Amino acid sequence: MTPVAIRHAIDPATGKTLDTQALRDHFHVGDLFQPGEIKLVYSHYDRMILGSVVPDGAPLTLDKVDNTGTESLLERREIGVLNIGGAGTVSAAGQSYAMEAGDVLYLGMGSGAVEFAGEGRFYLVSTPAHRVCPSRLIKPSEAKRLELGSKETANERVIIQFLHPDVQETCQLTMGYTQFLPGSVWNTMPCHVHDRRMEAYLYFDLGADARVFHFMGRPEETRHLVMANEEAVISPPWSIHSGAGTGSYTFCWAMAGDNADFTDMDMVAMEDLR
Ligand SMILES: O=C[C@H](O)[C@@H](O)CC(=O)C(=O)O
Ligand SMILES: [Zn+2]
Repeated sequence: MTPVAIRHAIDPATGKTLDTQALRDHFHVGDLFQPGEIKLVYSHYDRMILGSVVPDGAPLTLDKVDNTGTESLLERREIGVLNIGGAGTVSAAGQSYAMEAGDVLYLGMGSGAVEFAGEGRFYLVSTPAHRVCPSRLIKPSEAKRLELGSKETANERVIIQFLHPDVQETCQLTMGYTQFLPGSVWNTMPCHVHDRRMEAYLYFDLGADARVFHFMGRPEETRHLVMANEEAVISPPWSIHSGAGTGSYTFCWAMAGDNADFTDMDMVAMEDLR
């Protein structure tokens, strides 16, 4: 049985009282991508589980976990898997999927045990599901691309949508990643909130000495978390989620909640940010 670290849901009034360490304890997820280990974190925001699997020479199997009270993690859940490492294989329900870096795999409810093998570094996001949607390996060329920002505002980027209603049907999970054009370092600015959905970000492809200053909090009460490579952050539904890197990076976003409408965002006016 794979252990899962719990993160409770924090309300905005409590959120603004937290100091740096307490903010990190609640929202920052470090220590992922340990060789030979499955690492999982269970957030009580929409019961999203996120984590990593790094097979490192021997296959690793994700099946029964603490905290879900089911025989298998995917008994009443769906999962998205992003490979940020070398070539690897993910197998479930009698199917084997060869995953290269940048590929996203969707496994529907009831997929059973999932085996991870090869040189992959796998990032996982799982949310409760209520029906079976077909499992599918999605290549970047099959994903939907949304170009945003400009060079002048240092936020020129491509949002690559994999688990999105136009690409792959899911129960509630949406997932993809955002890549930058050279010189652009700002993600999700101008920023937004969406009380209907929580979100998690995984920052990756950062240099060892590079950091992303990730901004969170109510728009009128912002805080920041300093993120290193391959660290994740849980974004409450009431929080902005935006970041600026000291160097280049990519980040994976995933959401769960009342709808899967990517455009359902409440944009925050610059003059309202504090
Ligand atoms: O609700 C959508 C999410 O916050 C992200 O997809 C935003 C993002 O990737 C970006 O603007 O760079
Ligand atoms: Zn968002």
